[in-house]
Amino acid sequence: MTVMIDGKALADEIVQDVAQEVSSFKLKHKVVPGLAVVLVGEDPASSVYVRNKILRTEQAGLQSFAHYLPENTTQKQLDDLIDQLNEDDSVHGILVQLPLPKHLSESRVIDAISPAKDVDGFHPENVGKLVTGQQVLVPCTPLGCMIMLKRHVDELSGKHAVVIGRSNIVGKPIANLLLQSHCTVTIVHSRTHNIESICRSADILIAAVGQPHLVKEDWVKPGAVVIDVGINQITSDGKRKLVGDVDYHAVFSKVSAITPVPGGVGPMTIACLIQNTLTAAKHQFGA
Ligand SMILES: Nc1nc(=O)c2c([nH]1)NC[C@@H]1CN(c3ccc(C(=O)N[C@@H](CCC(=O)O)C(=O)O)cc3)C=[N+]21
Repeated sequence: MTVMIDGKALADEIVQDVAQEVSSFKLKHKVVPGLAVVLVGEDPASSVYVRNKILRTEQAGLQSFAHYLPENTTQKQLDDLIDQLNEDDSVHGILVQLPLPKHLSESRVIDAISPAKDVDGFHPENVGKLVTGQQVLVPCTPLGCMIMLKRHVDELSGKHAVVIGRSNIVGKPIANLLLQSHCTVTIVHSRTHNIESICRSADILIAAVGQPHLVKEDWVKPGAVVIDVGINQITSDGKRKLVGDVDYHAVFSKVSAITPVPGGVGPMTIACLIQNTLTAAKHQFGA
């Protein structure tokens, strides 16, 4: 029987656990851990994400600071806000929603965030720590994927994990985390030859490319565990809906476990952001 990996339920558990820890953190330090989220412009997909995030922040008992900036914000204004948040003792985590409008530099913003407050784990210092196995703040989506995998795979060691996609925010960090868990890791991407047959050899398949239903039934090995990171808006029968990078229904009966979209990686990403905010706050208090 195939297991549907319920990211929503697992995210609920994580947020509850964080909420308990936040209560004791407050008693111990007389401080509420705070998360600042910066949104530039009005991307409709981002607003859904931010709405979910604020709900979860409240559930966990964290303080939330939302900064909504107009599309025409200048680099200088954004830099100044980051400086201010870096200095602010009530802010323990900073997340700048990506992608930014084209006239703003993402790398400059990522570099400007204090590594100690970088709850996305995107700062080069944190990336370096991740690669060398000294990580504290791990990118949220990869962290969520690993938590789900560890629940559903008895022994990661020695398994062949194939990651489809090589982005800095998902593909590369997941590959590093899988390697730390002693998987044999292959990253495939748009220039890869024989992508299907490589995917077919995967015990663990992670799809993170943003192409609706790219992964078909004949791309997966029977009994594989599939993690679908894709969140793609499509129109089907005149209705807008969210689908993953995996053709869920075609693949379902062939695999041993699979994450749905929605309700899989998405909610776990937010739960991990909440967890990272607590982790960042603890570290700032020397724990
Ligand atoms: N600095 C930064 N960090 C991020 O982590 C980041 C970002 N920028 N930019 C955008 C992406 C995307 N992302 C999502 C998180 C949760 C859902 C989520 O909760 N999805 C629900 C569905 C929500 C719906 O109904 O549309 C689900 O999959 O069940 C979606 C997308 C975080 N991102």
